[in-house]
Order: sequence, then C-alpha cells, then structure tokens
Amino acid sequence: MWRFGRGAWNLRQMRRFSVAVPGPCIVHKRGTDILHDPWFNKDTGFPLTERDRLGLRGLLPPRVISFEQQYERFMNSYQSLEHNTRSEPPSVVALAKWRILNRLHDRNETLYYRVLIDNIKDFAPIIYTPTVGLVCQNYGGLYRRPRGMYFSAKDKGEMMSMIYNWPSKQVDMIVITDGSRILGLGDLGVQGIGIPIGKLDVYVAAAGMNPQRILPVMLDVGTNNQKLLEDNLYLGLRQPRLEGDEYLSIVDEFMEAAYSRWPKAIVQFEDFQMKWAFETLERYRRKFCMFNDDVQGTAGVALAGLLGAVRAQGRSLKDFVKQKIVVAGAGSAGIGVLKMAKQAMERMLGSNASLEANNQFWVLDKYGLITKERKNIDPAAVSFARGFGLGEVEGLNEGASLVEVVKKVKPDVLLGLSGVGGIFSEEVLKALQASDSPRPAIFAMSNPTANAECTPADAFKYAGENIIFASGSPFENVNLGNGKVGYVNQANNMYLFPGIGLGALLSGARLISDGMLQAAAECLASYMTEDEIQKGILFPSISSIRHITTHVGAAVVRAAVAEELAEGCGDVGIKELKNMSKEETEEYVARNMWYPIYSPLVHEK
Ligand SMILES: NC(=O)c1ccc[n+]([C@@H]2O[C@H](COP(=O)([O-])OP(=O)(O)OC[C@H]3O[C@@H](n4cnc5c(N)ncnc54)[C@H](O)[C@@H]3O)[C@@H](O)[C@H]2O)c1
Ligand SMILES: O=C(O)C[C@H](O)C(=O)O
Ligand SMILES: [Mg+2]
Repeated sequence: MWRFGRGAWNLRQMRRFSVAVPGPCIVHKRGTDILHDPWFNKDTGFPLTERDRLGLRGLLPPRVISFEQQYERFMNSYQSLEHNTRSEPPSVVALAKWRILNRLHDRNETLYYRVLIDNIKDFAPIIYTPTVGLVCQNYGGLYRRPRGMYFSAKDKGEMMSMIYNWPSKQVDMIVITDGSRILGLGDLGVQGIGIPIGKLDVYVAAAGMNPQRILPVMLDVGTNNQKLLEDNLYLGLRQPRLEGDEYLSIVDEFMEAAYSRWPKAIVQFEDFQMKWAFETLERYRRKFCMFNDDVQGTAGVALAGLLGAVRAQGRSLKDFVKQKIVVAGAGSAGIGVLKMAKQAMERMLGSNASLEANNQFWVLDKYGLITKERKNIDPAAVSFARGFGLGEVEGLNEGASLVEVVKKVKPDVLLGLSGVGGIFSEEVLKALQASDSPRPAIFAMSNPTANAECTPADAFKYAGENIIFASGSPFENVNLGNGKVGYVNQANNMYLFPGIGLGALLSGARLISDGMLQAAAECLASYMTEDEIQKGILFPSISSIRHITTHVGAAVVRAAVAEELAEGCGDVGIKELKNMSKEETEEYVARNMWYPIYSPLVHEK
C-alpha cells in the first residue's frame, strides 16, 4: 500500500495543513465548467455541500472520496503501471509514466502537484530530465491538450493583445524557449515546449510557485531541423529559423508584451542556442527581471560542485584557486561555468588576479583545445583560450584532443558540458586516474542520459574508486563490491533556478544581479556537511528540494536587499525586508510557498 506523504518535510507540511482550515477560493464558473478546469477540479473529492453550491449534484458519482484516498488510488495505479511494464523497453516505460502523470496534470492540478511534491525524487526523472527530452522528441504524437502559450513569427504585431488571451490575471514566473537547443538533442522547434512545462513543474514542486501564476512559453521562429520541416504532422512553423534583427524583434515584442501585462513577473530563458542565449541575456538583463538558466543557473550549481570537490579532496576552500580544471564544451553552459568559476577565483585571489585565475582552465570545444592560435575564435571563449600568461603546460597545441590534454595537464577536475555522449572515453578516464589530484572529480553534466560524457559505472571503473562523480541526469549509485558504493551526484541546475526565481519574486527585485546569483551558489555550496562531502556527496538529495530552495531563495532575497535592487512584494515592503534576519527571511520564503490542498470553492458571477 502506498504511504501518503513520504519524507520529513511532507509530514511537517501534512500536519500543518491537516489542522489549518484552508481559505476559500473564488470561482467564476459552475457545473461541468468546473469539472473540466484542472485548477479547480477535485474529481470525486467535492463535498456534498460544495456540489450543491456549484451545481455539481448529479454530475459525479454519489460517493465522496477524500483527497488521501484519491492520492492512494493514483499511486496504486502508478505502481500497477510500473509492474505491468516491467518487461518493456525503458523508453516505453518512461513515456507510459509520463502519460499517466500528464493525464492527472490535465485533470486535477491539486492532486498532481501533491503527488509530485511528495515523490519528487521518483517523478523528477519523468517530468524533467531525462524523460522530458523523449517527450519533446515525440511531442507531435503525445500532444493532446495545449499547455502554455505559443508566440510565432506569424504573430508579429499581435503579441501585446495576444498576451491577454492567457486566463490568469497574475503571472509570477515565465519560462521561455525558442526550442533551438533542447538539452543535448539539438533544434526541436516547437516541440521544445516540453522544457518550459517541465521547468515550471519543478518551480511548483521545489519553490512552491503557485501553478495558477506560471506560464510556459514557446517562441516559434521556425526550425532548422530538416526532419521536422519535412514532417507533415509537425505542429510548428514549417520555415527556417528567423535570424538577426528579425529574430530579435520577435523576442523584443514578446518581452514588451509580457512585462506590460505583468510588470513584476520573472522570465527564465531556457535552452536557447548559444549565440541567442548570450545576446538576449545582455539585451534584457538590465531592463527586465530575467535570467538565463543554462548560462547562470548551471554556473552556480557547477561552482557549488567545484567548491565541494576541493573540500572532498581534503583541501581548504582557498585551494580552489589552484585547481586544474579541464572543461569539454565551450557553449552557453560551459562558458557560463567558466566565467563564474573564474570570478570566484579572482575574488579569492584579490585584485589584479585575472591572469592567474585564467590559467587554471583548459577549454575544449568540438575542434579540440582552444588556444589563441585559433582563427575566428568565438568571442565568448576568447578570454579562456590558452597561450597567454603564466605557467603554460608545454606541448599542447591548438586543437589538442581531450585525451592529450588530460594526460599533459593531469587535472583535478574534468567537466563536460558538450552535449556529446561518451566523450569521456576509457582512455580519457584512465588518463585522469594518472592525474596528480588526490581525488579527481568528474562532472559529466550533459543531458539527457545518453548525452552524458560518461556513465558513472565507467567513471568508477576506469578513473578509480576514489573519484568524485556528478552527472546532469539522474543515475543510480554504483556498486563497487565489498559493500562499497560509488556515489552519484546529480549536478543539475534544478538545485538553483527555483530559488533564484522565487528569491527574485519575493524580494520584488528590479533585476537579477551577479551578486544575487553568487549568493545562490554560495548558499548551495555551504549546504552540505563535512561528513557528506568527505563521502563524495556534493549535493543534497532531490527529496529535500523545497528545503534547499527555501535557503537559496532567502539568500537571493537578502542579496537583492543588500544591493538595493529589492522593491518589496505584495504587502511586504522594502523596509520589512531590510529588517528581516536571515532566519526571518527563510521563514518569509517558506511561508510564501504554495502547497496543494483542496480549498473550499465559492462561486461568484
Ligand atoms: N546539468 C545541467 O544542469 C546542465 C545545464 C545546462 C546545460 N546542460 C547540458 O550541457 C550540454 C551543452 O549545453 P550548451 O547550452 O552549452 O550547448 P551549446 O551547443 O551551446 O555548446 C556545446 C559545446 O560543446 C562543444 N562540443 C561539441 N562536441 C564536443 C566534443 N566532442 N568535445 C568537446 N566539446 C564539444 C561545442 O563546440 C560547444 O562549444 C547539453 O547537453 C545540455 O543539456 C546541462
Ligand atoms: O534541463 C535540464 O535538465 C538542465 C539544463 O537546463 C539543460 O539544458 O540540460
Ligand atoms: Mg536548459
């Protein structure tokens, strides 16, 4: 039998909400319109008095089923599905699990979010990476009902009025993609909408964003994916992607429209190809309260992991500046990580430390090691090209392969954000084992699973049992025999983006500064105990994601206040925010997290 509400956090929540009487919720509809609205629908859970009030008598079977019973019924069906699909291929099972959750999402959001919150560790791999990637790839076939908003190149000039088609008066959080770089799966055009939907589900589960105030957005400017362009059933615009000013004018129009209706909303850019990720970030970050998760959220999570790795090597945090770090992947995520790690080193080194900090990184892209010899070097990567400064490792040429670099550099850290599965080959991992580091760290951060630079099993097998390992998508821990376990961390931006968005919202920040992002990363880095770190555990369990997000969110609020970027939120003005202690800020954040319970519905015309 399924236990209702697992985990310490959930039990606390349950106790709190079982005694509290939930406030009423005003609805402007009655009868079947309510049953067909997942925000208000309680299925068989409507009490008889409410059935009378809302014109539901006779529209439902007579027996009233409690929320707890509904929860248990769903989890039992889910378990039966797991049991019945045991012998099916993993992708079939994953999609079947996604479908059953998606059907609940479409029908009854309260129950959906409760099962998601309570079982986030089990369900995150379905609504988020890796299954969400499969869902995007198969989006045409899986599509049943619309979710979120679609703004296409054909809507130019219309967006200011279109934005009012969204039924919710208030929107707090928008996640937007143009579908051009979905995980490591490339350009999936309009099918990329699955990513904003999945990210916002994580916002509800982890940050307690109110699901009535979230908005997934797809900006369809065409696709360069030939297969999709030739597919008759493709649901997006069948035209090549807009480029240059034409492209930017569409994004500009959306941003103006969104902020004219919801001036206090936060916008998260997600899975834009590198050139647009950087360009849009620079274009909007001083004007709107927005951030790019792949560039900035990933950077914070990676930095927290890198600092954890230094501690796990038995070194002092100050030794971070001496770490030799090889990064495979110089795209939006890789460059974001490099910039943040370099800034952290510079802060530790003091002023004029730029050259020394630069010298700790060896960066490769699809053409190999990036050096200053390279012609047409990407501007974002210029400052990380090898060939200037102190202590160059001899004998590495422009375009050197990963294995050559690892052999010569003998790094402390090998970090992958390349999107290419398996590039941390046996040879590369064996070369890492021969490194100088007391405990090399491997971050195979590319998603989804098949795109990870290596599996944890290979990492522990070829690089040694002593390594620290983290992947972007979830993997099982590795059984090393003799009762020993190779611990697998999940280094995914889901540890930070919910707290960044929530902290920005609850502080009423005008924009999201580097200082706020740094505070988020430092908060995550300091979350783990020394004992956990020594065991190679760099990140907390996903099961405690609400707790983590409370801390990260509070750190972001406090940084926004300290930098005078906070303007307050609702009844909580800037004065009150300024007067809050750290603990009071954490309480304020926790208090403002939405939690799914059935509220009494009151009809108003
Ligand atoms: N774990 C996380 O939280 C997280 C966050 C963001 C991105 N990612 C993943 O990182 C990957 C990259 O994302 P991105 O936005 O930087 O993509 P991107 O397309 O902007 O960059 C990819 C980079 O990898 C390089 N590359 C390609 N083949 C390579 C090879 N064989 N060796 C070395 N480098 C190679 C490319 O030249 C490019 O510089 C994706 O798989 C994405 O899912 C993970
Ligand atoms: O979506 C994820 O799981 C992480 C990251 O944003 C990515 O693009 O891979
Ligand atoms: Mg992403």
